[in-house]
Amino acid sequence: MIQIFTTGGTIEGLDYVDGKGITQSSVTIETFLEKANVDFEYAVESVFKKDSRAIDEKDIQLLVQRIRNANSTKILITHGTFTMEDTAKYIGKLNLKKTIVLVGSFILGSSADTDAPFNLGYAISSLQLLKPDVYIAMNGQVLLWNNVSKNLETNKFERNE
Ligand SMILES: NC(=O)C[C@H](N)C(=O)O
Repeated sequence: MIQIFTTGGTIEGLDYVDGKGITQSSVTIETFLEKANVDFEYAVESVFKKDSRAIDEKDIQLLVQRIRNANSTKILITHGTFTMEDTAKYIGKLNLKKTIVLVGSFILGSSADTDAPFNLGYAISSLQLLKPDVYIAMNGQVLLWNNVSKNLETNKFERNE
């Protein structure tokens, strides 16, 4: 069984508009999975719904608690890209002995040309094959929590070396 924890970000169609805060959208991770007609067991639970720049220590602790309490050893976390790397590092250091993959999108999940379905499919496939640890699956790559950086110029996650 794959446990999916959602936390907000562009992948859920949340857009941050300067001065106006977060705009809401009707896009959900469930919608993407239903559209893809997937045939594996999963459960989706929203932990919080934030632009990742607004995630604080309390939010992360809540997320960690949910991961610890989950029966599943395969965890997918959907997350905004701005601070995905920080959350991956925080969780990675805890050595939770589960396979945990973080994924997001660069283009709004509610937009027709979004990268969300591709990224989700890639991340879920990786999650099923990877050994326990914490990873970021973005740009068609799997990156380990302690060897990943986001390149703000290319909008890609990359290995540090
Ligand atoms: N691409 C993104 O997900 C950026 C986003 N606004 C965030 O929550 O980090």
